[in-house]
Amino acid sequence: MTDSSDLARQVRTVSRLTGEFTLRSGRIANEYFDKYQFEADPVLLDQLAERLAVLIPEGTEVLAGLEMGGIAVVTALARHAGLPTAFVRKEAKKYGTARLAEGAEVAGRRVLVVEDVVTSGGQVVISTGELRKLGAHVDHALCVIDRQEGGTQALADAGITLRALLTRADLDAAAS
Ligand SMILES: O=P(O)(O)OC[C@H]1O[C@H](OP(=O)(O)OP(=O)(O)O)[C@H](O)[C@@H]1O
Ligand SMILES: O=C(O)c1cc(=O)[nH]c(=O)[nH]1
Repeated sequence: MTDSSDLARQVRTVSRLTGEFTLRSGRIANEYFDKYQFEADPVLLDQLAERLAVLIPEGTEVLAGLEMGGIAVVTALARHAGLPTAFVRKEAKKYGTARLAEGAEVAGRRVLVVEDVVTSGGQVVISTGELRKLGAHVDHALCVIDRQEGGTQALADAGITLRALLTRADLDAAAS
């Protein structure tokens, strides 16, 4: 299994951008991790998935990846975990099956929310609320990068424990 400091270095190298970025939360940041760069590299994505699989809480029945960046992560992760997968839209489709959560059934099951990057935690909290309305039992979320900007606390306030493969501190340390 790839060493975690080596993974942090690779993720930082391929995905870290500097400049001025508006984040999903509306915050302005001068550093951005373009998750699509580590998701577009199949070898790196598989190495990340292998390490994420170790962090899956016991008793998890379904992995639920969040649109859009969380979909590639959850698909790679499911190959290591051997668990069914749901693909969670930001909005339910207005036609066809009109589902918000595609794929595996979430109602009545212990669902782990899978995300690429957590900043404020807002998207995970919103999607968890929607999954719970569908009958899912959600008490954990798993992400590749926790930017350590309040996400853990926001999730805790919503009854979700966040597990992160890499923190902002890990990525900063990988620079030296
Ligand atoms: O913790 P938060 O403050 O909510 O921010 C993190 C969210 O923002 C990004 O999504 P984005 O809206 O860029 O969506 P995408 O995955 O569809 O590209 C990221 O993938 C998380 O979903
Ligand atoms: O908060 C965000 O929107 C965000 C931050 C980041 O570093 N990367 C990303 O894809 N989204």
